[in-house]
Amino acid sequence: MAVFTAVGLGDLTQWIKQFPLGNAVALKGIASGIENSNFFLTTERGEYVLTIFENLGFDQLPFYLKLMRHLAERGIPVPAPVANDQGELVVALHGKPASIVSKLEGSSQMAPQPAHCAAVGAMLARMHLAGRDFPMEQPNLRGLGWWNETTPKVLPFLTAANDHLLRAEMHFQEAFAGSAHYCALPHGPVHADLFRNNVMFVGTRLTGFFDFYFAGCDTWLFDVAVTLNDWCIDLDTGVIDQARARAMLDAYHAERPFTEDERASWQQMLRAAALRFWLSRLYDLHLPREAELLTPHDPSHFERILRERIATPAPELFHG
Ligand SMILES: Nc1ncnc2c1ncn2[C@@H]1O[C@H](COP(=O)(O)OP(=O)(O)OP(=O)(O)O)[C@@H](O)[C@H]1O
Ligand SMILES: N[C@@H](CCO)C(=O)O
Repeated sequence: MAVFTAVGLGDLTQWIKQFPLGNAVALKGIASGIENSNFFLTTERGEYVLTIFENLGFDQLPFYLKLMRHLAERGIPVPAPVANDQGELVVALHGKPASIVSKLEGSSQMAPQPAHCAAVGAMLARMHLAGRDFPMEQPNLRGLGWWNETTPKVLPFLTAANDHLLRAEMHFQEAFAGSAHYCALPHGPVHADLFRNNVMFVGTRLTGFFDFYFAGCDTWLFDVAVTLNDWCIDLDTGVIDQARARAMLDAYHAERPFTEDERASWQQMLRAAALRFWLSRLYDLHLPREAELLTPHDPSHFERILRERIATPAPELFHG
């Protein structure tokens, strides 16, 4: 149950008055998710999602929420944060940062077909373009710097074979990050965690991207690689499904053409995206936070994907 901080309707009676939403009439804890406490909140004005942030501080949150507002204002279907009467998007509740955002319609598509992957690719490209004039800067907090900090913490828990894999991949990624192709990659705000469970669909109509709390400024190609590594694979083997990958990449390319530097960086970036989640899953498994309530995600899934991306040539990023 992903409600770490208990909140009842009574707790909101006064609190909700700072928002232009009328009275709170129903509140229901959301059982999925591992990062934050989430609730469906019904007020006299409509349906919203109330999030209490368990790990992120008041300093980091404005980046995520202002990015969501920026994208929503430009027609990208993302939850729109609701400001209070002071214009603030992040407000304390039970001493923790909290926010209210609009509720998206639809549900996650956990068995995507090429049409879903095309819709995600096209919207991801539109989101990258819409983020170009976002004025705030925050690095991807799960980028190379974090990988370097985290690697020595998880190494003691690894088998000899995985110890070797992690060290070798870190060397490879350090070299990649210093390459001329890498330095020329287009970048800007990215979602950085656009897995199947963070997108809503009604049928094949994409109704929203959400869970922006790993967003940051990074290369757009990293975002594409993270997304493809989840949406366009066989989940048992990690092998890329060519039809879904082609659908996603072609739809992205039609909205925002990939560059030659991106083409030259593609395989390395698929490896980087696999490494990022292998590391975070290892960290969550072996060094769980205090009061961690949920079963951590399985790291071996991303170990398999990483080995597969090293061994097998990536599908072409674009033709021509
Ligand atoms: N704006 C929204 N509109 C509709 N449903 C939402 C919205 N935000 C969250 N949800 C629902 O709440 C669930 C949990 O949200 P979310 O994935 O953001 O939790 P989390 O703990 O932050 O995430 P994660 O485990 O993915 O890091 C989602 O699976 C979704 O069903
Ligand atoms: N998408 C992440 C969970 C954090 O959002 C994972 O699958 O490891």
